[in-house]
Amino acid sequence: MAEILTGGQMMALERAAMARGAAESGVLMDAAGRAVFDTIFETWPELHAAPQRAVVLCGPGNNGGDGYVIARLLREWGWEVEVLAFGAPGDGAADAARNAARWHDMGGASRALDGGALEEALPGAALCIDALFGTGARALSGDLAAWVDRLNVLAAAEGALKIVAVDLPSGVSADSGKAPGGAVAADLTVSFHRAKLGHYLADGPAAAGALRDCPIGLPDDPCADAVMRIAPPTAADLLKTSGHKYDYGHALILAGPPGQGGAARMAARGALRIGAGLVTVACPQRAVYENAAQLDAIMLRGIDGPSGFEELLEDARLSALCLGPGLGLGAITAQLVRVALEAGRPTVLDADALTRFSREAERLFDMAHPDCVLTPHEGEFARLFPDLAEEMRDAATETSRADALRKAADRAGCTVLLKGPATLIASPGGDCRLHSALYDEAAPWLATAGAGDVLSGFITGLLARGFAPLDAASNAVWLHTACARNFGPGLIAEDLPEQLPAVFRTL
Ligand SMILES: NC(=O)C1=CN([C@@H]2O[C@H](COP(=O)(O)OP(=O)(O)OC[C@H]3O[C@@H](n4cnc5c(N)ncnc54)[C@H](O)[C@@H]3O)[C@@H](O)[C@H]2O)[C@@H](O)CC1
Ligand SMILES: Nc1ncnc2c1ncn2[C@@H]1O[C@H](COP(=O)(O)OP(=O)(O)O)[C@@H](O)[C@H]1O
Ligand SMILES: [K+]
Repeated sequence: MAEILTGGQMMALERAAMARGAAESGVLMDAAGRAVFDTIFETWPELHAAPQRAVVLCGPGNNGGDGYVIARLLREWGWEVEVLAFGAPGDGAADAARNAARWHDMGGASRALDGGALEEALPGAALCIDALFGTGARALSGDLAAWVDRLNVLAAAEGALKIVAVDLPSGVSADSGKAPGGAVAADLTVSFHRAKLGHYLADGPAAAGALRDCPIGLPDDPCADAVMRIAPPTAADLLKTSGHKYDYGHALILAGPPGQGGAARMAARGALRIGAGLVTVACPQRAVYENAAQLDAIMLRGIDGPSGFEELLEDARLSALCLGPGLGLGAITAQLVRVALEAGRPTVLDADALTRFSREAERLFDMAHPDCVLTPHEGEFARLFPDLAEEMRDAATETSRADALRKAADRAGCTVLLKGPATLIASPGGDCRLHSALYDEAAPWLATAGAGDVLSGFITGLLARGFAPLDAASNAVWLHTACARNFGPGLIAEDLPEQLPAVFRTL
């Protein structure tokens, strides 16, 4: 699993490597500039053959230093290059100052960045390099915000102009992805060594365009508290090898009143396809006929309320539970959740099982145990953790979704999965993972009713098989997007479980 870093973690990593002589700052800057230069031509080979005109926006820090390196490389390749500088490299940016001096010594054109300079320089240019700010960025304001706004308007009008952001689109926070003062709208962002959280969160993905992550010669030192990017599961992790159906667990999905069983049935289908040995839907007696008409490989049990559920749970072979999809918001839902949590078995709580506790989240957290997984979407998260949702949304705080989710997992005492194009999963104690359905892995057609119910079923199926909560959630969310991408546009939730066999064959 690859790390996704904050700006501070990246800086600490660089400093540690330099301090022990494993990296040298000037060499890193040259490598960073070279990485952007190479990536531009890999992305647009037509620019490699025919040098044109480029505008390089350089800020006062090391991001600006990278810009001066890129300006030099482009000029040496035959491009006509002009630097628009926002301030001169300041203290603490010695390598940037050295590269700026080198640019001026070679006769490179440069003038101060302002609105007029942009109006003059951009028309007819083929490339604009955004090397204003990287991991050291603060929110844009004042003239600078207005100039970046103007840059985006001019670039949109110049159809062929490509904007390439160095490390991060300027204006985007490396930690939270927030850009309250606006940000450069790039076509391509080239990040160094590791992707940053800001590439995946809040305003980051829209500003970054495409994302490429390039090595710059830093050693692969681990970063203890980094958010980890979820890696594809392996066949060895997931595929059945031998044994009895009971070796793969028995998942129990609770369904709600008549007419509302679809969500639970889709979750059940997901649990079965992902490899639980057996799956049972338990529903109120009056909903048995409806469910029986729709289920074959999935077993069905009618139960009489919470006491019937308690009786059912006397079967110790039921190895994971799922409550929430289509369960309803009545008082009985809270009672069923209580019974489920008292049973102490791996349990997924989603949808109505979360919303039911909106005004009494503490009651839910008191009952939750470490083998639970809560799978809220943004609205459900806000109902359970209103203060954290507010911190997450507030453009003025640096709180990222990852920070807020870690706090949520600690508060709930169990794994919490927050859904979205970038899905985050946190467990108590600080473990946090991210799954991206952005950039080259986008699956916007997953935004369809019932997709979340299937995800709950996937997680429950893996819990039933014995996966630990964080691993069950991680594998499930990866497979969920893989299923969506395998099907493509036009997907509806029912299609998701049916894609699993094809996805398994690719592992
Ligand atoms: N040795 C290193 O440290 C390396 C750094 N690299 C580059 O350096 C970047 C980080 O450099 P720095 O830490 O110098 O930080 P930045 O260059 O990202 O920005 C810091 C500078 O910009 C100013 N600034 C930030 N936001 C502003 C705003 N909204 N309005 C006005 N001024 C603002 C700050 O006052 C400071 O002078 C990375 O993103 C990467 O591009 C790479 O060259 C690799 C090596
Ligand atoms: N734009 C998007 N790109 C990728 N995945 C998405 C996007 N929007 C939503 N999803 C995913 O689709 C699912 C929707 O779940 P949810 O909101 O609970 O829907 P429902 O309650 O209808 O099942 C989640 O897994 C979420 O991560
Ligand atoms: K930048």
